[in-house]
Amino acid sequence: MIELNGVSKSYNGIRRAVDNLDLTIPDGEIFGFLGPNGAGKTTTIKMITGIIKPDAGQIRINGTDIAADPIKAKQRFGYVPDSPDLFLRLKGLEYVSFMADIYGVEQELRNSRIETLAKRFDMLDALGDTIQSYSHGMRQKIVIMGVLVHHPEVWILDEPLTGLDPKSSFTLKEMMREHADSGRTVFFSTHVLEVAEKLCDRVAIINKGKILFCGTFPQMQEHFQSHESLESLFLELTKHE
Ligand SMILES: Nc1ncnc2c1ncn2[C@@H]1O[C@H](COP(=O)(O)OP(=O)(O)OP(=O)(O)O)[C@@H](O)[C@H]1O
Repeated sequence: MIELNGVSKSYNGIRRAVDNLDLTIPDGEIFGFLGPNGAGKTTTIKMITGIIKPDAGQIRINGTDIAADPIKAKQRFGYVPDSPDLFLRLKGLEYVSFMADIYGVEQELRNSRIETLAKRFDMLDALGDTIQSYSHGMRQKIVIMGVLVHHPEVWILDEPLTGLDPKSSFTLKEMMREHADSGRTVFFSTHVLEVAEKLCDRVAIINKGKILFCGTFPQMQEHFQSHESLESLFLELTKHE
């Protein structure tokens, strides 16, 4: 579960990038965080993950306050950032093993998890190559593998499907569904509204740091008394903002 209460953030003390956000994402849910460029999605995700501090408000991951107890909170989630260009000089296997070290995953367990993940993401043959030599999609997959190797309870994914080929994208979506169905939380941001419409149990639409709508897609249609697609409703909702 992820809880945000009254969370705000301004950069350089000017306009609020995130403005008094209240959000609760319960267990067992895939939650889509949608919004146009510059809406405040990455800023929100960086605050949830403890990378930047909010100016105000409180954030809890499975009941643990990220500001009060960051180590405990960080043990509970896995985070895929919006850019996968990390640790480029490491080989894929070294990177995933490094992540397993950080989270204390013992050797035998990590070996079997790495093998399973590499098979699912078609990365077995690439594990011995440096990340620098990977395509964008392969970098994205190795970052995802590094996150999933410690089996985090809460998944926080910033634009996770960008650059993935159709098979890998399908695999990740399947894994997100499995994770939510096992009673855990998946929070992800995306610009791909067709994916959000099909995959998410609930969505929030943010613009200029404020939530414009939060709920299921049918609730959204009911709220706007419309049978339009999520894409049409999104465009309608954000056009005057
Ligand atoms: N480091 C920063 N310094 C100053 N302003 C920033 C910084 N990071 C983000 N902003 C501003 O905060 C606002 C929200 O940006 P953010 O990156 O959170 O949006 P986003 O919804 O993730 O956008 P995108 O979909 O384009 O990735 C924007 O106006 C952006 O210019």
